[in-house]
Amino acid sequence: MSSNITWHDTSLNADDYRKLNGHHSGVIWLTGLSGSGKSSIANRLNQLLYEKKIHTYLLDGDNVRHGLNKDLGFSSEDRVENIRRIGEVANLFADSGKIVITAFISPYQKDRDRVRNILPKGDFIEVHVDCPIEECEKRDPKGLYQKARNGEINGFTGIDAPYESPSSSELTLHTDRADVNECALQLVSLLEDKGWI
Ligand SMILES: Nc1ncnc2c1ncn2[C@@H]1O[C@H](COP(=O)(O)OS(=O)(=O)O)[C@@H](OP(=O)(O)O)[C@H]1O
Ligand SMILES: Nc1ncnc2c1ncn2[C@@H]1O[C@H](COP(=O)(O)OP(=O)(O)O)[C@@H](O)[C@H]1O
Repeated sequence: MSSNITWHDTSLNADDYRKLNGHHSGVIWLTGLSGSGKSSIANRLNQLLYEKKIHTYLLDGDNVRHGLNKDLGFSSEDRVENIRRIGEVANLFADSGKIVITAFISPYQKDRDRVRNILPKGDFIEVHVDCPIEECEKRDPKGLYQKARNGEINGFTGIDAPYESPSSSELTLHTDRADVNECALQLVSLLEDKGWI
């Protein structure tokens, strides 16, 4: 780590971009098992906000792992680093006035809390995309649970790698009881209640 670095203040900050955009900015952090519905809900929410002319950016697990984090795998150390980098990127987008929607398993509470703590207070909304593992496994949209059961993937979340359910998330979405659109609408209501939009 270099010590020869200096923080530069810029003349425009998040509040200026928020004024320009006409809405608050921050991070909506979706966490949950593979197949619980994070990507589907994130995409629907993104669409609903776009229709309301809200400036958003969607960061999604598989996509980020194709680029920024393509050097990372699924060991616990790599997952920690994955979430750390994504948290920093989300913070930058939020600072640019966007509402950032993230969809990562993010299995460790400590890592989610670290992201919460790098953002200004109140600008991080943790959402548990909750679905029983039996249902996720039945959905198995990418066939990964089957592979994990067959021993073709080691360390699969929920099978032989841990998932720590949020201890104090702002919202829990039960995706075995409500459909994608209903879940996304619950998030829109939450953003309205919080005065973000
Ligand atoms: N071992 C293992 N465990 C869990 N998931 C796996 C694994 N290997 C590959 N995949 C695929 O990677 C997606 C999860 O990536 P994330 O970046 O969200 O994971 S993490 O937050 O770092 O735990 C996850 O996507 P989602 O199904 O959208 O959650 C899987 O498609
Ligand atoms: N309420 C719901 N919310 C999200 N996805 C749902 C819901 N009900 C059923 N599904 C289905 O479950 C699957 C979830 O897949 P995906 O969104 O890729 O999950 P994840 O990103 O968590 O791995 C999709 O096929 C989706 O259509």
